[in-house]
Amino acid sequence: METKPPTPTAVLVGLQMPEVDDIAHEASLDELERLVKTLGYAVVGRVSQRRDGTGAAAVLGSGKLAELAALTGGTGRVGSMAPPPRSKARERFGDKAEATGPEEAETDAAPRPRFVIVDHELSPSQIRNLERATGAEVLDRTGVIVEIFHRHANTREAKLQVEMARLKYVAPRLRESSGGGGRQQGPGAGESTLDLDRRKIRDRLAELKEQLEAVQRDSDHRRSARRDQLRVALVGYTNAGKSSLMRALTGSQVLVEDKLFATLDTTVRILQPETRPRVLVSDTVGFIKQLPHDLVASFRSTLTEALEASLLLFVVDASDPTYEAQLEVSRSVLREIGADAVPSRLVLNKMDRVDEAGRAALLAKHPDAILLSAHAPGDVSALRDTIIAFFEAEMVEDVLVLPYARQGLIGEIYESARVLSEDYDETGRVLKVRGLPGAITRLRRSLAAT
Ligand SMILES: Nc1nc2c(ncn2[C@@H]2O[C@H](COP(=O)(O)OP(=O)(O)OP(=O)(O)O)[C@@H](O)[C@H]2O)c(=O)[nH]1
Ligand SMILES: [Mg+2]
Repeated sequence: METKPPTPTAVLVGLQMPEVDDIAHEASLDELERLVKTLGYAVVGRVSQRRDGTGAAAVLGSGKLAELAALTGGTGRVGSMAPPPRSKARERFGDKAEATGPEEAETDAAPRPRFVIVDHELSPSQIRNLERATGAEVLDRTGVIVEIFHRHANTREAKLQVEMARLKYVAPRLRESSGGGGRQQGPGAGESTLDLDRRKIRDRLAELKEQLEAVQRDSDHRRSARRDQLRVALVGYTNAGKSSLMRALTGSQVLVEDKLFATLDTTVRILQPETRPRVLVSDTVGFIKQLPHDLVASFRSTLTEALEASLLLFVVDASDPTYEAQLEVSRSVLREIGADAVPSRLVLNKMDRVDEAGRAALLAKHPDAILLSAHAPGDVSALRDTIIAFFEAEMVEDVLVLPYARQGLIGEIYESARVLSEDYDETGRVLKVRGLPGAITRLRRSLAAT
């Protein structure tokens, strides 16, 4: 008979810096808890401490460290050189009354939390110290995010990008594997397993970089074919409702989930009902605070989609009390990739969860924002009108003459512009068109080419 493996459990650790208020601190731990749940772990406790910085050797002060170790069954001391302990004897360490869940204190078999997850980026030595003191496996926020991206990546490009980010995260955190004596026999003797592992990682990174460049040349090609088209990109914090809006606007079946980082790949679909010229809508990867730098870099190409859009819709979960901080995170990531020059509109989503007073406050603060719910068809259709109006304002009118010998281009003209009228004279078809200036320039170029 098959039994399901027990859900791994984790304790969260948060450091509250002087400039962070209680609400923001709790919200950050709530978010970490959602991230950890996305990984499939159950959170059984939280340990928080006010600190002036994140640099302490074992992250927490000695009292708090003992409190944490009592939960996880560690010694609470960093000093021991022993590998992270996981023995039954250690698991009995500490006062049972302090155990997190009541069920833990009751049965002997109840496992101690296997993971300690810290809401900050830690140095490799901090991770090591904390593992020694707690006897648990230690992950930091970055490690959790990298792992989620790793599990959710679907397309070849996303997989390559995530593997690169993951190796870059893992490499400095490698330590001598225990039991092997740290020395490699045979070829490469004299090189420690650690050096060997690091060399392997470097080689693999070089290989990945090459593969990624090939894939990206391909997608650059596809993207340039979409140049001068009417493109709008949905960007914003994870779980804000980008994919829900994408579905509603384009009738497509993109994944919508109440999970952080449900979407890792950019998808492009046509705005429905279709317009002339048609509008392309892109759904993109969500942002999160402290998005690991390597992941930002590796998603640059995915986000190029956003960079090349004519309009960015900044989607925000307006029902989230920390929505402003989330908006700021999204803005700063987009600044980092150079997308802050693209015209944008603020879309305050999930208004169905906001009461009248909240609505008035939001409007007072963001008078230009579009307030809506992705679940309300009327709201979505109004958003569609706003998108169309934006492009209308950008479009210009012009007259193109299509010589009789070049009739093959008619399809391209209809695709990239709206044909207002058609006449015939001795030179050819005379078309009055309306489209984006870039598209009309490109059409003129095609017509001029022989
Ligand atoms: N109440 C309410 N829930 C919404 C609304 N829009 C989206 N949601 C819910 O919010 C959750 C996240 O929605 P998604 O569309 O997957 O969010 P996303 O921005 O694509 O998230 P990532 O892909 O993880 O970055 C889902 O459970 C949606 O059903 C809304 O207007 N109102
Ligand atoms: Mg999504």
